[in-house]
Amino acid sequence: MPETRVLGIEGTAWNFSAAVFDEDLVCLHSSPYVPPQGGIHPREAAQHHAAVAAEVIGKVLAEAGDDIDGVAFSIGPGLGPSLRTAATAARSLALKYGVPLIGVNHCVAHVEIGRWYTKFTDPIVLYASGANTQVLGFLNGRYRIFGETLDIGLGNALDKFARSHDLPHPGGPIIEEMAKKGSYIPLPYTVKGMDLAFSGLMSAAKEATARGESMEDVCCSFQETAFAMCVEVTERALAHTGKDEVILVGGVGANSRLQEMLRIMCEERGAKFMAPPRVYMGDNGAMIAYTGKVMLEAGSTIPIEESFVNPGYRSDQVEVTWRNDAGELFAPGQSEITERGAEAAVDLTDTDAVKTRLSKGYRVPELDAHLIVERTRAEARCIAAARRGGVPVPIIRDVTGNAIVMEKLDGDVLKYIIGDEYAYEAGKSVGKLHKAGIVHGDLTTSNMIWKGGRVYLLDFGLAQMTDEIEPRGVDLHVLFQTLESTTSSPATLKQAFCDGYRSVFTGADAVIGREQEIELRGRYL
Ligand SMILES: C[C@@H](O)[C@H](NC(=O)OP(=O)(O)OC[C@H]1O[C@@H](n2cnc3c(N)ncnc32)[C@H](O)[C@@H]1O)C(=O)O
Ligand SMILES: [Fe+2]
Repeated sequence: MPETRVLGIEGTAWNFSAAVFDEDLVCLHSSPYVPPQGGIHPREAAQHHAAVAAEVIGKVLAEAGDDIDGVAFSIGPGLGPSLRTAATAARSLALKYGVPLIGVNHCVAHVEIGRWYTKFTDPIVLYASGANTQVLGFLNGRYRIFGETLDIGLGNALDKFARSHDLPHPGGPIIEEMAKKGSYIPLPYTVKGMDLAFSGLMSAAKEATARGESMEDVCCSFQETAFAMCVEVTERALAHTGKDEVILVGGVGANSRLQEMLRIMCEERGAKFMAPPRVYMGDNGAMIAYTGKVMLEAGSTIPIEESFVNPGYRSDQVEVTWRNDAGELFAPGQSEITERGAEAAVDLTDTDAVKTRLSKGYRVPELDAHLIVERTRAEARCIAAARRGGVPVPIIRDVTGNAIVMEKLDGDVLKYIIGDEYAYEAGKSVGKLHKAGIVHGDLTTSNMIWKGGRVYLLDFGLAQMTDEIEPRGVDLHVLFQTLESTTSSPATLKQAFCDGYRSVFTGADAVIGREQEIELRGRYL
């Protein structure tokens, strides 16, 4: 069968770009919109796209020839006016050539061009661009989002900071240059569970220059802090899934320090890392043409009358018809037992369990030391608070800078003995924990031990003190997912757990209700 040839059109934001892809990239042409001042103005970007569309597409078709089998375009996410301009061009070309139209998710296209270039089959993906920052991995027909920004994209944070100092758009590459001459000063580091936030960091960076810190130092610290946050979540996703490949995509992926940090993290864990070259990192037509081609081959086309753009289209909403692997949660030969923790190592003696937080070579030493000490202390504080709240937890014998020495619990890991009685007791322990103002952050049956008629809770590495319902709902959701995937009777176990949970905690119903909402949202946690 001859190779399918697809014309791809990208125009979600700053770049109007078109390409033809068959077995390889045939040609690619782009016309970037450069705002005269300030950031990207959606309507002006769309006007720019409309003005250059004929020329850019004309050049591509002149070079590649017009024997194409389909026309692909970015259907979302992106800026509404820009999306509509590119979509209009795509529709008219599909009609003109009498070929199918393919509506490509822009985020998934960043991922797919990365997979195409690196030849990695089942990687964890750090996708860092202007509007988006996500850690993704493939599981059962979809790209799951393991963690993402809760506020703005990393690129936008960099661009906005640069703009506040009258630097031209895009700020990311300028910050990269300035950062090379700077040294690290502390800025706020925000990882919440598996998610990230950048707007606090951006404000703190502005405040730092306002109080007289040098631009070079602040740029350096902005990068060191934000990138370490991204790499941390990427490493957690690796540990969680057992996958062993990492790729970096999206405009911010062009940054050589970010690439270096990911490379170091992967080397330390024995994973493979690759980043595609710059042309495939930022927005480009090749990623749309390539993804359009594999979608067309899988039969994923869209009728013209249904081809509305979707500015809020999420990567985890895409039905991935073109991958026929399931995506691994654990690579062959690996199991949860051999899972290498991302954060800490536990050594057992006859009587003690010593949990030592690991130093990370990708972080600047000062940030590394700070996070290790802070988190060790916070974990010890949560364990102590849980104990005061009557939750069965190990006794803490000692806390040093990077280690917690705890009582070793001789009991049965709940995962191996799970049954209704144990689930009920687990519900009581978690209920008491939540009542005491603590959220665990990583509740699985591997972190629970049955001893003396009670369920002990272990591993408070991601725990936090909070009164919010949402993270409590997430706690339950994570546990229920473990029950779903590791037991044959999750429904009765969940019921028993909830009975125990309600018996000790008056706020139980609100949390159980929230867990059901979280399940419906369908995001992978
Ligand atoms: C929805 C879509 O329109 C959007 N695309 C987008 O944001 O363009 P992209 O080309 O993937 O990324 C642009 C961002 O990438 C940053 N960037 C480019 N080179 C950089 C560098 N060397 N260091 C840091 N940031 C860089 C820019 O500052 C800008 O914020 C997205 O993927 O979220
Ligand atoms: Fe993009």
